Amino acid sequence: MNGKAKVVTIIGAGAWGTTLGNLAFQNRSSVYLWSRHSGEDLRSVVCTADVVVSAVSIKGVPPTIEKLQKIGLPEGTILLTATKGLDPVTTKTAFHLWREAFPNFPLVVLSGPNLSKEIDRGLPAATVVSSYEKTAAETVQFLFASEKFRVYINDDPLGTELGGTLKNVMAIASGVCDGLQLGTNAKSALLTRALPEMVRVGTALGGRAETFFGLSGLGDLLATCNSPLSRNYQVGYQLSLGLSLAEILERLEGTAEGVNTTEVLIRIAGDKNLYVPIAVQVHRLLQGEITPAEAVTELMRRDLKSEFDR
Ligand SMILES: NC(=O)C1=CN([C@@H]2O[C@H](COP(=O)(O)OP(=O)(O)OC[C@H]3O[C@@H](n4cnc5c(N)ncnc54)[C@H](OP(=O)(O)O)[C@@H]3O)[C@@H](O)[C@H]2O)C=CC1
Ligand SMILES: O=C(CO)COP(=O)(O)O
Repeated sequence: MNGKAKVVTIIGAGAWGTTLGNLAFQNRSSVYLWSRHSGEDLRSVVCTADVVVSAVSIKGVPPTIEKLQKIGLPEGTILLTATKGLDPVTTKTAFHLWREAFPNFPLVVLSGPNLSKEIDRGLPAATVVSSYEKTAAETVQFLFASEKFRVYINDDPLGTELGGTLKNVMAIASGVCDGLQLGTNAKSALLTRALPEMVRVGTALGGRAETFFGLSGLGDLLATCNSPLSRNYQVGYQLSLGLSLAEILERLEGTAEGVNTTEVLIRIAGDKNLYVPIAVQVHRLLQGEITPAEAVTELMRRDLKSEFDR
């Protein structure tokens, strides 16, 4: 299948699924946006699709996979995952879960600095689609690309996905930094140190270092850590104002994947002996073990070291 795909089924009618559906629709694809609450038969909308997009949050990925395995997809259906999270049971990314479940299907990851509300307003943005199957990546590239949405491809799906996943932890830290009004120097230091922390974890999990310096790594880090539109940033910001995590999540519009990702990341870092000082403080903060101000102090009083160690 070359050029623009004709039939796209999006699973998950949350903020991101809806935005992706609009982008494909504007490119003249037939789009079915499926939600658990729609009452529509999933089989009927996936079996006719050229591309099936999973835009559910990470907790929705295992049940979605299970449903599709029971249905059985037509051979050659392209699977696209747009989730940015880590499975709390297996610690795996969505790409891993989809790959294991559908080893013979072309699988593509979409990830980048993509705050859905900005894209909905027609503001320009860029993203990355990544796959080991180049033709599938190109199909998805043409499916979503427009004058308003520039789509790059690469062949490091894990690195691409992990950039978008790990930056959510940093976005919580960044919200704290801004909420406490720590200033531009502190913010710059935080983001600059966040990137090697992401690279350390991302490469240990199979991503390529260079990918983290692209749109899906540094690009998404900058977008999410600087925007009040980011739900993860909002979590950090509101923690710094003294609200409890429970209060924040109750009022939050949509999913902040970084809360779960932090917890899973701390487990992975423990197992693999990875140095993740920012994530450790975000974790302690989310657990209610320390205050935002104490988290900053803990980061600042660590042993002095060489800039490019570990
Ligand atoms: N919003 C954004 O700007 C961006 C979000 N993302 C990522 O996309 C993913 C979805 O985010 P977003 O749409 O914003 O989140 P929302 O909170 O707006 O929506 C949650 C989505 O997850 C699905 N979901 C939740 N729990 C389950 C479950 N148990 N079983 C099946 N489906 C479930 C919902 O499905 P249903 O519709 O059936 O209720 C819905 O589509 C996240 O991983 C996020 O990090 C990536 C880039 C940008
Ligand atoms: O991933 C995103 C932007 O690229 C969306 O960020 P939030 O999930 O923090 O809103």
